[in-house]
Amino acid sequence: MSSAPTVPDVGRPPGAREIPTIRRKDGIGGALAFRNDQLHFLGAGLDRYGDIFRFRPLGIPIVLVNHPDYIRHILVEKGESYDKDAMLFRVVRPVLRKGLIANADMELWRRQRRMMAPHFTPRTVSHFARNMTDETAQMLQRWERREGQVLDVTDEIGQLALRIVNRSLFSAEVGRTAQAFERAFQTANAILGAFFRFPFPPLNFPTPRNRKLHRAIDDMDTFVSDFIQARLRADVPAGDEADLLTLLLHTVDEEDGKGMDLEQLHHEVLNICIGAYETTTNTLSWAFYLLARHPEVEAKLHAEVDAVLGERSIPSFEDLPRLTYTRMVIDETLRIYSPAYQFMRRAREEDVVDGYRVPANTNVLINSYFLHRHPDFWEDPESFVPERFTPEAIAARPKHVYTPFGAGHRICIGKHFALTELVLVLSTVARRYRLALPEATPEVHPQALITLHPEGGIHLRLEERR
Ligand code: HEM
Repeated sequence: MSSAPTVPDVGRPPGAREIPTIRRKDGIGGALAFRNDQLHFLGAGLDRYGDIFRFRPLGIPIVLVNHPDYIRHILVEKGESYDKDAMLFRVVRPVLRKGLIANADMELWRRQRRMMAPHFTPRTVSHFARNMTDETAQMLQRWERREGQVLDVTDEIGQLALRIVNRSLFSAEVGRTAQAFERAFQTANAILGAFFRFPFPPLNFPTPRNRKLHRAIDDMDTFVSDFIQARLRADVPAGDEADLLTLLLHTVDEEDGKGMDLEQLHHEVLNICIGAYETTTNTLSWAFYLLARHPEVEAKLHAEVDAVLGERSIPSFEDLPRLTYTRMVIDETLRIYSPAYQFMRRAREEDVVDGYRVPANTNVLINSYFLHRHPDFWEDPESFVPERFTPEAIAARPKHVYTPFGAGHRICIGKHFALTELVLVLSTVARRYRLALPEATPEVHPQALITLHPEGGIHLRLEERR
């Protein structure tokens, strides 16, 4: 992969160069090549042009940017000049609607974020830590009868992640409805992932694919509205022990003293379920897979977990500052297999990035899969090396070359929730079990849907640690 100038001249006044565009003669292909293998297509573009290039699937102009200075410029310094009225978010909006994730209305988004942010701080998240460890302990109990068996880890962790988010959101145990939600989400993820790569026919045409998508959206809506309706009937006051749904029901905006209407609440709850479920599931699945393939890393993880927990089998929120290697394992997993591996912005007005002219309305694609492998910043990027995330190593790198949670004002609101859950679940499982590679396991490849999914799921053998 060739690289951009080492010190990009970000924000240089116009007079500007044109962004290189993939052409037929490059041999990289066009819309069909992008549809068939998105990661291969983008990787070939980076090899050919370096850190910024344009391509036009079905005539839609998309610019990929792959340098930390470009990312800082677009997401942070000029964050207000780039919004989410971008193609990728238009694709997922039929599912996510007016919730935070894909909301392109800056004013509505700002109000919603202002109201919701206080419920996602590290201190608030600490109230949910018990949900995370209790649910994990129950999963380990269910695993007791399954020692020696090969587990569908992605499915097991998927159920766990949904149980955790549902207890935190709704104080509810989830039964079979959770499986319906999971199935519906996977359907929508696959259909919209393919639609992003080849946006035809439009989603409102009555094709079998689109009917399937709309049934999946209906199923996810039913899951959310059943909980909301039950809560409204119960009329729970907002106290210290309140779950997120009660907190959101009672939240008012500091500027106008009003809360959010029920439709908006529905969208936000659905966005939280979707934001929290597959991302954490995939991260933990990949973490167990990487640990199974790297016994030397696994041994260090076990040593830390044993030393921090001593006689205890379950960690607590207060243990987190000492579970530093566990956190490094998570950080490195999020580097290699960043679940929300791509996001997009639309340039609201013409801009200049490192001397390149970015016309108004350009879709700017940020792809963490490639950013997290950029050879100028990551040595031997395919290797699993948690030591890349010691405080010294982090300080020696530009901040915006690592974006598993995005950056700037649209950074993931659930980042603290996710990191707390990831470290607590991983350390609870690692205290008691290891998940080993069954004989002759083929390499698992990432599948580029809307999220980065382990193709075929992760299957590992459950072994009790002696
Ligand atoms: C490993 C876990 C997670 C990863 C990798 C992840 C990743 C991301 C990324 C990259 C974005 C920003 C997208 C952009 O800038 O366009 C984002 C936004 C968001 N995430 Fe997460 N996320 C995770 C977990 C969670 C959890 C646990 C929740 C909820 C509890 C959540 C809720 C959201 C919401 C609501 C947004 C939209 C924020 C806004 O625009 O104001 N995420 N996430």
